Amino acid sequence: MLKLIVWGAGGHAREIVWLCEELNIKVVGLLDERPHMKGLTVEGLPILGTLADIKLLRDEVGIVCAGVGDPALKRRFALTTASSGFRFAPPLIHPNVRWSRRNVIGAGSMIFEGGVISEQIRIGQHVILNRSVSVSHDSVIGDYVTLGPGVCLAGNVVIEAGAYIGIGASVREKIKVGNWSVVGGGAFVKDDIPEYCMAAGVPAVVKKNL
Ligand SMILES: CC(=O)SCCNC(=O)CCNC(=O)[C@H](O)C(C)(C)COP(=O)(O)OP(=O)(O)OC[C@H]1O[C@@H](n2cnc3c(N)ncnc32)[C@H](O)[C@@H]1OP(=O)(O)O
Repeated sequence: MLKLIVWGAGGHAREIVWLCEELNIKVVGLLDERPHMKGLTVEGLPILGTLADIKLLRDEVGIVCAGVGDPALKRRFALTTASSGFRFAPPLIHPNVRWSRRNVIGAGSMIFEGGVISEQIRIGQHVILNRSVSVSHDSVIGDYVTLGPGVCLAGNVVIEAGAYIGIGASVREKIKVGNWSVVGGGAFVKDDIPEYCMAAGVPAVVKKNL
């Protein structure tokens, strides 16, 4: 049976534990860099510390680096995990997700319940598609992206690496959201969003640079 360890010990990590239960995958513990968290339990699972504390499990487990929603933190966990010689978890797709066999998804990514991911979609590594996300044909989602619950992407949308799309936002067809940008919850994105900025509103406008 596949065994996983999840980076993170907060609400999102607990939702991943639930996702794994639904997939019949065993989670054996959580990782948290904060020294005072080591030894505590969450949902009955031990907080094991960091990768240095689980060296003996290196060949037995896959590591989930997307146990937090923040794309930059996911990237840091992924780089540390790879350089420590651990394997990434395989993609985790909830049984109640509609998914075309012509889609592609990278290691460590996850799709929660209710997602509809239609045709010829390309999803990178360590991506989070939260509950009830809708992704339309030919869209491309880069590494470390997080889509909040209920996000809707029309056809041919490109979400570049590290972008965060807030809860309930929608993105019009053929639009690009640039690397490491943030779109606020509830936005309607009708024009391209440059990289490294925060945009929000209906229609979404750039509010600040990041
Ligand atoms: C299961 C789960 O819990 S998953 C998590 C789901 N949560 C989310 O998706 C959260 C989404 N986050 C947001 O929408 C946040 O407001 C962010 C990240 C976009 C912005 O946060 P901050 O950087 O703190 O923005 P800040 O408060 O400085 O606001 C800057 C401006 O943008 C506006 N603004 C911020 N968010 C929004 C929004 N969602 N819609 C419209 N305007 C917004 C503010 O009113 C402010 O406007 P002003 O300059 O005219 O006064």
